[in-house]
Amino acid sequence: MQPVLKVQALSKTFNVRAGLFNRKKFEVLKNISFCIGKGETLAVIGETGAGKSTLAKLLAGADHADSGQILLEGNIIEDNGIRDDQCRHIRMIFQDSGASLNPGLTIGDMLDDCLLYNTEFDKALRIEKINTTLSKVGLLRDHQHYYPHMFSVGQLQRVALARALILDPKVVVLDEAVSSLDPSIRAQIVNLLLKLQRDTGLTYIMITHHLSLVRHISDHVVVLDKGEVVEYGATEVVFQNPQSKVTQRLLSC
Ligand SMILES: Nc1ncnc2c1ncn2[C@@H]1O[C@H](COP(=O)(O)OP(=O)(O)OP(=O)(O)O)[C@@H](O)[C@H]1O
Repeated sequence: MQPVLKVQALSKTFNVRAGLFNRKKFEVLKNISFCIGKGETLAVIGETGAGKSTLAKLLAGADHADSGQILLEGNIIEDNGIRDDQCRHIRMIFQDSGASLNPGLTIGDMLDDCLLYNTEFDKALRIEKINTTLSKVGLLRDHQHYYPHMFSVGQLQRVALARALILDPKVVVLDEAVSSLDPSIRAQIVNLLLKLQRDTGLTYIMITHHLSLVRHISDHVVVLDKGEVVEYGATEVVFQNPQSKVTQRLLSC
C-alpha cells in the first residue's frame, strides 16, 4: 500500500554564530528518511536538541529543507526546499497553543479566516464547516464567539485541533502538543485524537518526550540523534529490543 507520507533524504543546515564576527554551518538534520501509512501514528523521539522540532516544522511547511523530498500520497509536495504552497494537507499543533492564537480574534473568526484564505466556500458553507469542526473536537457552537483567553489550557488544545482539522488535512504533526497538560486532560485529548483517527483515518506524527504515550499510541517510532535517524521501526519491536545506545538511554530514563 502507498504510504500517505514519505520523507526522502531530508537535510537542513542552519547558519549559526561562531565567535564575534564569524558564522558556521550547523547541520541540524542529515538525510532523514521514513514513511507512514494512512491512519497510523509515527512517533519521533530523541534527546534535547536532536532536531525533532526542526523536522516537525519542515514537514508542516513552516520551514524549508535544503535538500530531499516530502511526498504526500505519492505526489512531491517539497523538492529540495521548494514547497507546493497550495499544500494544506499537513497541519501542525504546538505545545503552547495559546501563544499561537491571535488574542484579538474570536475562535469563529480565526477558523473563518482559515477557510476564507484556503477554500472557495461561501459564507453558509463556512458557518457549517466551523460548527461541525467545533463539534468534532468536543467544543460547543457558542465557543466560536469566545476569545482565546476565555478557554482553559485543555480547551485551547481543542481549539488548536479545530484550527488544524478545519482544512481536512491528511497528516497532523503534534509537537509536544499534549505535554504541558495535566494527566487527566492529557488523557482526554489523547482519547479525542484516537477517536478522530478511527473515524477519519487521520495520520499523526507525534513528537514527544512521553515514552509511555509513544508506546500507547504510536505504530512506528523514529529515534533521532544529532540530526540523524539512529533507529526506526515498529514501536513494540524498538521498545522491546532497542538497538542504538541513544534509544537504550532514552528507554532507561
Ligand atoms: N533557527 C535556528 N537557528 C540556529 N539553530 C537552531 C535553530 N532552530 C533550532 N536550532 C538548533 O538546532 C538544534 C535542534 O533543535 P530542535 O529544536 O529541532 O531540537 P529538539 O530535538 O526539538 O529539542 P527539544 O527536545 O529540546 O525541543 C538545536 O541545537 C537548536 O539549538
